[in-house]
Amino acid sequence: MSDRLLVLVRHGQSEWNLKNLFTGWRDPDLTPRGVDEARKAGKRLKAEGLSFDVCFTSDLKRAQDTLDLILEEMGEDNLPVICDQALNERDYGDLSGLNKDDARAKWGEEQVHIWRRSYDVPPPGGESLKDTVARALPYYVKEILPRVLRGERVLVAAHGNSLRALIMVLEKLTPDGIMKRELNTGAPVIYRLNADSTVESVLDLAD
Ligand SMILES: O=C(O)[C@@H](CO)OP(=O)(O)O
Repeated sequence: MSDRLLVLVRHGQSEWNLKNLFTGWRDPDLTPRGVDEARKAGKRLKAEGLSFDVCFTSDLKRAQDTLDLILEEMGEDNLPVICDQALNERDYGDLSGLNKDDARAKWGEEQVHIWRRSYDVPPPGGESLKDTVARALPYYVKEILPRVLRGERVLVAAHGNSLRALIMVLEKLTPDGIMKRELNTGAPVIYRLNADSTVESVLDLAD
């Protein structure tokens, strides 16, 4: 197995996940369940025998707090942590703060699914997944990947759609393939990369 370790983890449940609201760049806290999910992720990573050299997260509290809780659980709370907006959730634009069921009642199930999961249709005033790839991927290539290739063990705590953007590229998924790829809150995905930056193995710790 290669030493080129990259672990991606979506934040634990947030207050707005619980309330079923479009969140995007808004900044709600974790719920008590979200805190438990983050701690559980830390325990699972430790049980896998993993440890890290450097961590990346977004500008948003739910991801940063998830990372802190994971590191605390692993006894690794002194690691360098790099926060960057490039890893923020996809911007939901005018949908931010709206209830997802209310949106389905107003615009229809199919339209809301297209906004939530299509590759290149942005929600009104927001980012498509393609737009999210366009800002998250250059950051990954410039800041994260070189460290993984140098043998630094990297943990990234971010968001459903900013991580789906990276996973689409890592797993070479088509626009159709990425529509079906969901990430559970607090569930780590463990990648080992080849020297040419392709994926050697993937282990999804989703329940
Ligand atoms: O609201 C959001 O920002 C995201 C993640 O919770 O939702 P969705 O699953 O609709 O992409």
